[in-house]
Amino acid sequence: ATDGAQKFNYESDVARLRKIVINSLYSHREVFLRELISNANDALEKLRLTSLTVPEVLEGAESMNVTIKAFRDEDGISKLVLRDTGIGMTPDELTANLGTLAKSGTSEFLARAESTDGTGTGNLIGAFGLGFYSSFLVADKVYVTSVAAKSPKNPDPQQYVFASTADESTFEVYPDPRGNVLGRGTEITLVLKEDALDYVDTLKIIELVNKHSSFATTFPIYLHTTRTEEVPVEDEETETTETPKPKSENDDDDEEASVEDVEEEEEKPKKTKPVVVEEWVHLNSQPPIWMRDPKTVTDEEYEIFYQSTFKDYEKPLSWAHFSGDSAGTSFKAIVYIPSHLDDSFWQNSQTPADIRLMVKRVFIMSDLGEDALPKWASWVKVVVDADDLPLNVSRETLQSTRFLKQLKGIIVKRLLQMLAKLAENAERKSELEELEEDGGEMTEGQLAWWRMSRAYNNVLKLGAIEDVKNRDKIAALVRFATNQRNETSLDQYVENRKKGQKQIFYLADMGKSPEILAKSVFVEKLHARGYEVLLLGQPLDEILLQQLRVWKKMSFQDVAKSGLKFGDEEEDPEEEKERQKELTEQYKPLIDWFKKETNDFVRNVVISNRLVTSPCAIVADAYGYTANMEKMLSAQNHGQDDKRVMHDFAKKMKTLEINPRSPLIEGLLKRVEQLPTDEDAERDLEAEDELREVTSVLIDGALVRSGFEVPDSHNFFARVDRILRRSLGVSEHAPTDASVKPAPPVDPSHPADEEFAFDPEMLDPEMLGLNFGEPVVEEDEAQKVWKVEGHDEL
Ligand SMILES: Nc1ncnc2c1ncn2[C@@H]1O[C@H](COP(=O)(O)OP(=O)(O)OP(=O)(O)O)[C@@H](O)[C@H]1O
Repeated sequence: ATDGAQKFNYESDVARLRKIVINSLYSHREVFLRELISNANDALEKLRLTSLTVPEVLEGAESMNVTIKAFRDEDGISKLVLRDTGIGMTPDELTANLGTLAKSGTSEFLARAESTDGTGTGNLIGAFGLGFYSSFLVADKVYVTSVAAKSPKNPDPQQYVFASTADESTFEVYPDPRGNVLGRGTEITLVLKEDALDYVDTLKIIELVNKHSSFATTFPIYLHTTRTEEVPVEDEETETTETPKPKSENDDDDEEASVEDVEEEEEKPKKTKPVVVEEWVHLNSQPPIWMRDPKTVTDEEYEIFYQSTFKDYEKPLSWAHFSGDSAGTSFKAIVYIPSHLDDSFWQNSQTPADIRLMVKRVFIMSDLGEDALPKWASWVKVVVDADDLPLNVSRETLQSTRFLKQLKGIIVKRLLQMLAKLAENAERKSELEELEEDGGEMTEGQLAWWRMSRAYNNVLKLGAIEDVKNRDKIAALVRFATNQRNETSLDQYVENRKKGQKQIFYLADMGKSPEILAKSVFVEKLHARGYEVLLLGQPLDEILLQQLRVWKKMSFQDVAKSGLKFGDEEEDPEEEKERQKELTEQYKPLIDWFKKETNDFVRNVVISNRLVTSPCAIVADAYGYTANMEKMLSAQNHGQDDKRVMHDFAKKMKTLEINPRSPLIEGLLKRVEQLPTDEDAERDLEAEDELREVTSVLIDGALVRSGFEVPDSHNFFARVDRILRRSLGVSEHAPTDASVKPAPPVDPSHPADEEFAFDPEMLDPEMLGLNFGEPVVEEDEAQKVWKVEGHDEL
């Protein structure tokens, strides 16, 4: 053991996390380098930022850079050493940062990642800071040597080592016996695994850095290289033993200019001998991607930059790279649309947007406060680099600067432009695609739009409701299913309207699929006549339409409400109108009968103009509640009596519509007409009861068909039961044999006494806040669920 070493257990969540990383990211193992470089870059950014207020932190080391060295040591062991001159860590920080997980919600997240066999690992890296643990993908043993930056609180920082192996649940922290050799910063030494030896190859490292990190980091990255050169023999001392230090970041790169005038001297053959020349090569000499001219950046570079900066395994859907001016400060920015929305989006009322703010390439902050962007747009990922901002002011002051206020507006505007462009591309076809048409395949533009719409359609509805200023622009991007097509925009709907049509028809019923909605009684006639109806099954749909009120001068008409106009009624021949009048006359007895039977919950009974095959339906008045609204309201204010009265009143604002063409209705009319009208005439009470029963089943059926709830479903089924018996010729009153086997007597013994099939998967004691002590199950089974402090089952 090392002198003064302290042994620690990894926090159990860290142990779990390391296990998930090692098991599920094996095929992505090369990410370890990107993660370590990104941590080094973060540490340097922290140092630079701190130095604005605490200049002492810069003492200790001159340069601000990252160096990488790969080699085989004297014992033939392959090592990779990554060093940064960033903020460094105190021994306590080494323990806390690398031995515990500070982020909330981790347990829950881990449980999910474990249960999905790693299918949920897409966002693992980043989301829960397992960046550092990815080193165990390639290393058996890891040493982190660190010296914190000097500060008034810590005037004499000491160098400490954190050491851990991949397969133990403990780590050690001890003072470095070499003393403070780093000056400042952190050095990570990876002892590479047998099957990871390709990472000592400098070409491999160059490839990885170029691919993942070179254009994303702001500080220079140097790689230690060696090559063999033939040098004249007189130069006995040339063998280089000491590696020159990498240059500080301000030095110019002039390594290329070293080979000159070789030919002239080649007169007499000179004796030479091979000498190993060591050199630090600057890997990221290009400026970071956002500072470059967009024309010189490839799509792949934009994608990799996005993925590594925002820790997303999926490529972005789209991006915009531009320069602009906000409150007099010019800036450069890249705005990205991720390909998916985070699960947590709808759970949190506010999500701080991920906007990485830099000033002249110096990272300042990524959390611009809760209201940095409106909720609906808070999922965009942005990097912004401003030319000038006061850096030494507090975060709060910075958050309220005019620069940031205007920037928000600019980002939202860009986002809307990108979305509009995606929509436009989906409609436009390239010549080639034109030629290849009828293949039935989506064009590239359509595919991109489809993916965007799948991820963000509901978010856009929220946007149109929330963002009054941009309402029309956002609403134009929302897509709805209809009885005629899978999706349409409001503009496309308007283009498809029929002559005379002044209303946009819609049917809303929360939670129902478009396929089910398309079969609704309210849609049947419109569909048969060739009118398009928006089918709305999402919670925000109806709210959005109510906010919009009109679209291109057309009003929205709920087809489950009165007031529906096709717009061609004027053209109806006189006979048609005459016929309607006649029907009302002819059906008067039935209408009156229905009115009597429905007195307590509908306001009126009329001959329907909207039904085709269904016998009847319940239609809400213009100011009454539709079934959908009733559902939403009862979910919202159950038990609130003051709203009751209003509620009952609005609930009654309904009309029963009957379809004279339905044989059922015709038959019912005949039976009603047979009832004696004369007060004194003898009445057949039994026949009347039967008729009343059929009527009530019809009415309840109409309620269900129209999406409402039947007030007393037990009664409803009892009546259906009686009608069925009648039609089968079974006695209406014959009792059902209702005898059942009673349960055995009370059992005094305890369930645990018997063989009790305990399934640990069913219970998570951690979740229940319980402690069962030793579980009665096999050890390894139990560990799946029990939180075993400091125990790593690796
Ligand atoms: N090179 C370093 N210099 C200073 N601190 C470091 C360094 N590497 C890691 N750390 C500290 O250790 C913490 C944990 O690192 P880790 O990579 O596990 O997670 P993270 O950096 O917070 O998240 P992620 O890398 O996934 O974004 C960091 O937050 C940082 O405080």
